[in-house]
Amino acid sequence: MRISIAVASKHGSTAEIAAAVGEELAASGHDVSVHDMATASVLELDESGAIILGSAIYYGHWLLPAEVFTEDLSLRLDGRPVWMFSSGPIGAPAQPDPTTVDVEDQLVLTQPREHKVFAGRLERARLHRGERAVATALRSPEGDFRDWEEIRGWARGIARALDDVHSATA
Ligand SMILES: Cc1cc2nc3c(=O)[nH]c(=O)nc-3n(C[C@H](O)[C@H](O)[C@H](O)COP(=O)(O)O)c2cc1C
Repeated sequence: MRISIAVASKHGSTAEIAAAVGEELAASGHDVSVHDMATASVLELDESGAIILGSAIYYGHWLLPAEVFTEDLSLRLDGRPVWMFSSGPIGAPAQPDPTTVDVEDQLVLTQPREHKVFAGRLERARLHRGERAVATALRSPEGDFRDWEEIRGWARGIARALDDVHSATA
C-alpha cells in the first residue's frame, strides 16, 4: 500500500522519527513517502491509502505548519486511515507529562486510529537563543531520549493493522 508520512520538525529529531517509521513500513513491503509539512502540499498525499502525521511539540502544541497542513488535509481524507504521533517530552521520566500536549483539534479533524507521544531530543547547541533561555529557565534536561525500539515497534504495529484491513477487504 502507498503510505504517506507528513512531519513537522524544527531541529530535526522528529523528522528522524518519521524516517525510522518509514523504514519499518517499507521493510513490511509498503511504498512509503515522507513529506515535510512546512513545504509539502496536501495534494501530494491524494494517492496514499494510509497517512501518518507527526509533529514536534513546542509550548504544548504542534508546530504551526503541522496544524495548518492537518486542517487542509482533513478535507481530503475521505475515510482513509490516519495515525498521529507527537514528539517532545524530555528526561527520565519524560517531562512534561505526555498527556499535556494539546492536539484536540487534530484528533477531531483526522480521527486517527491512534495518537502516540514519543520522547524527544533537546540539545542546547542546536537551539536558538530564545529557546535556550526557555530551556534554562525550565531547567530542561539535555539529551536524546528517543526510544528507537518503541518508535520502530509502533511502526510495525501500523503495518500489522494495515495487513488486517487488507485481508478483511480482500
Ligand atoms: C522552547 C522549547 C519549548 C518546548 N516545549 C515543549 C512542550 O511544551 N512539550 C514537550 O513535550 N516538549 C517541548 N519541548 C521539547 C521538544 O519538543 C523536543 O526537543 C523535540 O524533540 C524537538 O523536536 P525537533 O527536533 O523535531 O524540533 C520544547 C523544546 C523547546 C526548545
